[in-house]
Amino acid sequence: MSTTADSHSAHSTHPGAGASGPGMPSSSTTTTTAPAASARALTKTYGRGDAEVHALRGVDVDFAAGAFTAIMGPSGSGKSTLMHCLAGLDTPTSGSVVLGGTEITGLGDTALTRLRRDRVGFVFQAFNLVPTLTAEQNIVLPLELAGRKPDRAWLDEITATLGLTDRLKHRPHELSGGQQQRVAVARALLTRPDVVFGDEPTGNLDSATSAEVLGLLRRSAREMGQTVIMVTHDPVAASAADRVVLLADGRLAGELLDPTVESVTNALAALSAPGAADAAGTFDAPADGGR
Ligand SMILES: Nc1ncnc2c1ncn2[C@@H]1O[C@H](COP(=O)(O)OP(=O)(O)OP(=O)(O)O)[C@@H](O)[C@H]1O
Repeated sequence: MSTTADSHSAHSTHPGAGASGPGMPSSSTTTTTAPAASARALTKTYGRGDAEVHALRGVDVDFAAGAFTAIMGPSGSGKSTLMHCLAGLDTPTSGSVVLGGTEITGLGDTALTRLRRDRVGFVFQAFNLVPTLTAEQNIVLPLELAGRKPDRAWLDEITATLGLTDRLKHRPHELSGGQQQRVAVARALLTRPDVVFGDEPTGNLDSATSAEVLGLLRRSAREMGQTVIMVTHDPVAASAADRVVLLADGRLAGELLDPTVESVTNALAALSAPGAADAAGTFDAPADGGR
């Protein structure tokens, strides 16, 4: 599939700068940094015999450092499975995943647990905050569990950027849904993870709050150089990303750079059409990691 290649674009805290447009040949991108995450020949098969489901059928994809990427595709196309394999939450059947320069396929449970704790941030649809802890205590919890002290300056910067400074002593039930999700984003950013994974992070939010949280994820990529990978069904959410990776029937089906609501909606409609998975690759598919 031509959406993937071994060339990666430059890491930049401003991935929009010099972004390759749709159809831009891969030779025009500069290779300076390894991707934050990549999958090679990734397969995942659930069940056996008649119950066998091929959730991933050989996915090759790179996620450039400092870029905000959305993973989209029809229901059952393998989005969550890909994200779970990339994040060390699920074990692929074959193929490899490299996260922040570490080959994670083959790591044992203990190493994977440590990797998820130290090198990955998660923002889920359900905010998953501990109700008895304050916002600040929730934000620092993963670091404290890891026996590490938070970097106070970084914590202050993140909470100021997310507009949480005057909410840090509040408990989750005293915060709005948007504020709770901002706490979850702050918690994910604090460890400076290789990748922040979002699983429908705006799924529980109204459209205004959703736009705010998406803006924050975008700024984390642009201003903090944070790599963000988000699974979503929502073309509006996906249009906040620098790049959309499209899956269909467990395979990569193309990608969109600088997506708009319209381009994402059109691409999804085309993928949902009968026989669309066989016509994969008909979308703009520059062969770089996106930025
Ligand atoms: N634990 C499991 N056991 C068996 N089959 C599974 C399991 N998890 C996922 N699948 C199957 O694998 C395929 C891909 O699932 P996955 O959840 O990755 O798709 P998705 O694109 O995220 O779907 P959705 O948009 O509906 O959330 C589906 O056919 C699904 O039913």
